Amino acid sequence: MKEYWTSLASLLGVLAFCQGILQTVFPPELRFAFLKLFNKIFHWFSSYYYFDITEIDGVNTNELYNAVQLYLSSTVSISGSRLSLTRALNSSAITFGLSNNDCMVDAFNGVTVLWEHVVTQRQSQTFSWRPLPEEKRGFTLRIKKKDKYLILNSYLDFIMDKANEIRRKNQDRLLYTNSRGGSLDSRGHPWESVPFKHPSTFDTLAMDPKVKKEIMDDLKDFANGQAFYQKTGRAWKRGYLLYGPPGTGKSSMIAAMANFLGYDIYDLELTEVHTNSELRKLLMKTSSKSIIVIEDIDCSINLTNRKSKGGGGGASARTYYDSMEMRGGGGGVSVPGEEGGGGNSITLSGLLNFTDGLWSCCGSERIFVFTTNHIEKLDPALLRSGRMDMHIFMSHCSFPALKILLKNYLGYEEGDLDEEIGKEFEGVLEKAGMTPADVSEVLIKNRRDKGNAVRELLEALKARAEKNNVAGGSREKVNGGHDLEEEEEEEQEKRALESPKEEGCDFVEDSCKKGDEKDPKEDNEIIEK
Ligand SMILES: Nc1ncnc2c1ncn2[C@@H]1O[C@H](COP(=O)(O)OP(=O)(O)OP(=O)(O)O)[C@@H](O)[C@H]1O
Ligand SMILES: [Mg+2]
Repeated sequence: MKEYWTSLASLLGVLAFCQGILQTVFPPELRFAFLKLFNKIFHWFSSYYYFDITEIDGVNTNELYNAVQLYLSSTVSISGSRLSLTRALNSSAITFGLSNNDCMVDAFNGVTVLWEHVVTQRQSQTFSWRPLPEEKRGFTLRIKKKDKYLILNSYLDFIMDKANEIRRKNQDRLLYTNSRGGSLDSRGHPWESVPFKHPSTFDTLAMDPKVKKEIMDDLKDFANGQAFYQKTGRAWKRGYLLYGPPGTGKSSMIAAMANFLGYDIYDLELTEVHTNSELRKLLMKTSSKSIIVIEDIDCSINLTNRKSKGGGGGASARTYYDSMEMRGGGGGVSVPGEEGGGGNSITLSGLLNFTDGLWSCCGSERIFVFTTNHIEKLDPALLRSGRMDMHIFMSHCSFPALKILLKNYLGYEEGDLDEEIGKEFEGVLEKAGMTPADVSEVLIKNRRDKGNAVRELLEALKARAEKNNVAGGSREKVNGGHDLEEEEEEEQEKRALESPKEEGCDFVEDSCKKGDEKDPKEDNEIIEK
């Protein structure tokens, strides 16, 4: 042991001596060239390649460094000896990663690589427009020379993808709104955002399980469908139209979709948008992996103002749509004297371009969701194939949906419900036409006493069915005997709350009484376009 230390000391002495000679005898340029040569010789004989990924590349933050850090945080096990913990802004998760100057081994496609996190003190503050951190950080990747061409590019791509995925999972999703009208914030953004914390999931959503599964599969296919959309030359986007009476879970479904895919939501308030170009700008400022929502679309399109621009019956399709002014509260700003709205207001054409036109594909992986209480009021142009890919009917509470609510609110498992009571529920649910929102109200109120909750609900359903039955003879009914008047009242209340000065909705009521309604189906249903 003693000999080992003596030989090490003498080796260091020789090296220091050589360095001293180098420093005194040779000028700096020559010394630099010598070191470069030494490095080259060393690498010539080494069987590894080394790649440095520094935190700051010149003055810009190196995206790859952040990605590697995140990626390694997902592969490092908590049992490691020393780990660094971080919690990013707007994140609810803590990530852990390699501590300073620690190493770890990773494997990709059967190839083993070594990562080292190198942290050194920055010598002196070099001139920079922005202050640089005191420490120089970077990762060094060591790959066997023979493996470099085998994996390097695909490995780095894999790391970038993985990091994006982790970032999305860790980060709280955001709910954006354009309530500021057309004005921009200090960073030139038209959207305002808040953390999105809606607890609705597909598990909590009460609807026909078969339809639910179909929707979930469709969403999964969409999210994993980059190659498919590329191959078929389609823009990577999908449209869903959710329709049905108030309180059947349309908004809850949107939240469940966002939670399922981990997407942000852009809640587009059409009444705050004044022109088509403003609409386009809003679209351009949305990010990919997002759901763009227009709620109550029937309330934003004024069908009563529908006229063919230019008077001639032969107006082009575009001009025809352009003449359909979109409005609501303080909605479309019409050019004086130009009835029907000219280029100074939002048109149906503008909306169709928003979802369907060339602009709709700036960015990718986006879902459009429109909701309405009255599908029959929507312009057929909006319903045509390719616009809204799936039409999903959100129905009154059916028996399968009730079982989900009983499970979620009272903890009833399959088979817990008495068979007789089950049959009674089945018999009365359709006639009662209560929404999941109504049913959950009764369950919440009585949730401390399961038995009582079920009894109360049954009574409420029977009373509602009876009421519908009595009213059935004297009043026009649609929706298979459901209390239309109550639904309309509910809708009007909603609209009054949403926009007290809104006049654009009058037509809904009018046309609702026209009697052109079709009989909506009882259960949830999907129509794929
Ligand atoms: N299908 C459902 N599954 C679970 N809960 C539901 C469902 N439908 C409604 N609810 C409950 O009722 C409340 C209102 O539902 P939601 O806002 O999703 O209805 P909506 O269809 O969007 O109504 P509106 O047409 O008035 O916008 C929700 O908070 C939710 O708790
Ligand atoms: Mg809603």
